Amino acid sequence: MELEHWEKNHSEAYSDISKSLENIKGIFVAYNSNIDAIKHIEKDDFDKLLKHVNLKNVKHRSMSFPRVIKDPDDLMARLVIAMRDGKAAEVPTYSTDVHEWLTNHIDFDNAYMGGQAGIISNFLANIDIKNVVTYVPWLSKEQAEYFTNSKNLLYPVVENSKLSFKHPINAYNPEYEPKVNWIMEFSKGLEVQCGEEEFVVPRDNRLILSSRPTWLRIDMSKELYEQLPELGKNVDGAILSGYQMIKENYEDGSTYHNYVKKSVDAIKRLKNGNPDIRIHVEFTSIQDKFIRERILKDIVSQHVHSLGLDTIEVANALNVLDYEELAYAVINKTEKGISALYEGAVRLLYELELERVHVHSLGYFICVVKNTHPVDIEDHRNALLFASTASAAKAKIGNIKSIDDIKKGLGTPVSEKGYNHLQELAKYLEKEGICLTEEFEKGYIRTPYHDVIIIPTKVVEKPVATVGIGDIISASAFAAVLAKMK
Ligand SMILES: Nc1ncnc2c1ncn2[C@@H]1O[C@H](COP(=O)(O)OP(=O)(O)O)[C@@H](O)[C@H]1O
Ligand SMILES: O=P(O)(O)OC[C@H]1O[C@](O)(CO)[C@@H](O)[C@@H]1O
Ligand SMILES: [Mg+2]
Repeated sequence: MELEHWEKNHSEAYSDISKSLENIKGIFVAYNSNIDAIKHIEKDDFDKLLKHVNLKNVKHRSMSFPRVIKDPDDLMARLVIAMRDGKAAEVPTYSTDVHEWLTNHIDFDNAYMGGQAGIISNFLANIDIKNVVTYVPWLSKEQAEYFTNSKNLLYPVVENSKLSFKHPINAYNPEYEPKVNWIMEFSKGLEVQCGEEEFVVPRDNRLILSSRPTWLRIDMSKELYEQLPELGKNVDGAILSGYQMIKENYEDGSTYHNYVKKSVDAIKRLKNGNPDIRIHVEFTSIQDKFIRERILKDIVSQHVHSLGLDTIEVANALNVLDYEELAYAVINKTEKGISALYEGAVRLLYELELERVHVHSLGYFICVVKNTHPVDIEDHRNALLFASTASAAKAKIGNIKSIDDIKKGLGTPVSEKGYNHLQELAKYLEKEGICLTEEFEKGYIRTPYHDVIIIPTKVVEKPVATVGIGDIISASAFAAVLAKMK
């Protein structure tokens, strides 16, 4: 199918899905909402920060690739790596001094709603999904102010053992402090000098400094936990993320085990209230391999239906699931990369006993679906096309305030690069006897075990911001699938 056919498919899918979203009764979104302090790093900002660290240490740390940022030397080491490699990264910090060090030397440009759950909650509420029930364990006053002022955005509260819903601005705990992440964004073409090393930033990118204050828990009150079956009755689906916050050991002697078990029990209770509920987990970069493995094997596997992740996250997931070779092939910049990505998505579908794996990459999406899924393959394809238009709108205008804002994404052309990339996958699938050319051209392929939806997507040349586009992609596609289940 030529590129212009894909433009037509995007437009038809937008009309179809935007009319179907009203079928959705409600969506539950939890856990990680935070505040993103965004700083666009220009040359003078970088040079200024470099003056306040020990260059030799930064060099040394960048060799050891710190997985936790303990001090400014670690931060600058990870910033240089992210700038040089062009790979998005999110690194946790458990100490507040890095935050203080940053605020002493640079001001952030703006602060926005952050966290997969926070971004997704506002997005779904803004496109008029009914009953967007958002839950964040640390709802401070500052955090509540970042939720969109919309009547369909609800926070679950329990009074006299009864579940009711209020807007977050009427439900926060005044004693709670905000969780603030630094997002250090930098543009393609920025010239960087770090000691004798010089390079040019290869692509628009960012380093996320994820703050992990000691009070952070992926948890909920006993009262809310008891009301989850009731909450489940009010929604068709749940979008869960933030498990990356779980630590192996806590200061009070508790361990990851407590929080993994509570996370699984919470999913089970939602299902008790609504056996037809669909659970989606939005993945993210999780530096701690032990926790990454526990999340996949103990929470996602067997309890979750749908998983959303980007290419690097597919590789990271395969890595801890003992598919190291395939993980390496996924991130290897050869033409085998995209066929490895497809094979990797299939491994995740079976290994984690999911019914849907949606991978987003720049220029194309690959989605593998169990062929027992109640939604038919054409609707799965339209869901992805709708998400592609939504991601273009997000990249183009930043904050999506209405369903009409998504329509603005239709003006962005489908990526020719992404389309050509898919031709490599087509050759592989035909060679493997998995599909014929005409099937691939339509963008959906049935196999005896699972269906595959592959579409070229819209890419905005100069995005206003890159943070959260993946969250919008996964949420809009998952919501579209929920709408088609009715
Ligand atoms: N300029 C752009 N135009 C359209 N889509 C983009 C653009 N830049 C990034 N994207 C999409 O956003 C995705 C980023 O998702 P991800 O890495 O999960 O980041 P996040 O979780 O912060 O949103 C990419 O995989 C790509 O599909
Ligand atoms: O892991 P954390 O600290 O919740 O942070 C998640 C980060 O990822 C994003 O949600 C983007 O996906 C940012 O908005 C946020 O800062
Ligand atoms: Mg993401």
